[in-house]
Amino acid sequence: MKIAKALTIAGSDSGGGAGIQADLKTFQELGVYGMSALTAVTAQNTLGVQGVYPLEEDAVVQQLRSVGSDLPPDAVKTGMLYSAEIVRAAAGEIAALGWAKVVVDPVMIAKGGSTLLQQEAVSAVIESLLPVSLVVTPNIPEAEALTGVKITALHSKLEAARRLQDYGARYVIIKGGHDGDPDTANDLVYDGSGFTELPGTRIRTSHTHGTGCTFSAAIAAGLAKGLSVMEAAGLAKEFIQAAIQDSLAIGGGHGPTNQWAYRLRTDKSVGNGGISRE
Ligand SMILES: Nc1ncnc2c1ncn2[C@@H]1O[C@H](COP(=O)(O)OP(=O)(O)O)[C@@H](O)[C@H]1O
Ligand SMILES: Cc1ncc(COP(=O)(O)O)c(N)n1
Repeated sequence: MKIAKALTIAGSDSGGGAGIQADLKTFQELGVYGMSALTAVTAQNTLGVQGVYPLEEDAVVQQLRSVGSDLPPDAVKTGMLYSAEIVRAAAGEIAALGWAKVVVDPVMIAKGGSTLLQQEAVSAVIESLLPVSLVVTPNIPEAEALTGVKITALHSKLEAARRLQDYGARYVIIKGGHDGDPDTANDLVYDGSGFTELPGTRIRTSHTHGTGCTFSAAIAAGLAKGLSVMEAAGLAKEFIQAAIQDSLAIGGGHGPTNQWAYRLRTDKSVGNGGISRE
């Protein structure tokens, strides 16, 4: 049996809710062997980010080469990259290693407001990373920062998606988590010719730590298993909907999304792990 393998290039969240921890849990839950190349360590919990400690870009490059030379991934995702140097180094290795199924989650700011991508790295994402990506998954503030388009209505969302595609991403998914709609959380997919909506029901919860990481990791897991981009995006939407529905009220702040929830719903044999829904 072929074992699907996925790699996350991202930061560590000591609280376990976002970053590589969310990505690896998502890969595992979707039956994909998970690997990680760390870009930065964050001291973080549900209350916020207390410290950011980026790695030297050489350390990132070496991790990618170690994985690439022995365990070539079937799909890759990027998350927190922090600096222009790390963005360029990661993009350069992705190109050199010939990785094609690349999901870029252009993580910029943590939900509590801390910087996860330095301002001067935004142009490196546009110039180096988007050209080697298959899918880019910005939330609304990220799409605005990358394109300069202020997203106020559907037409501006479409314009931002077109610009992101012009930068080199084959597929653009603009996530609706921040769009202010009280009932829906719909995401918009642009494949270069048409727009498709990924519909979601908005769940009223403050426990949304790690939603973006989990969503993009689920897309990468789907791609690693051989799904098309549209199929992987549909799977990821179901996965994140369940993970937010059953999000975890732990810690004193924004609790984490629950990567276990999707499998609990689809596989009765795993039990409910003592989780009671609120
Ligand atoms: N309260 C919510 N209820 C349902 N889905 C949500 C909610 N918040 C975010 N989502 C979904 O979670 C995914 C991540 O979106 P978003 O929160 O916008 O990303 P990010 O974590 O990058 O800010 C998207 O599919 C979005 O529609
Ligand atoms: C290390 C790290 N990476 C990413 C995020 C963004 O989290 P979210 O998925 O909630 O936007 C985070 N808070 N920490």
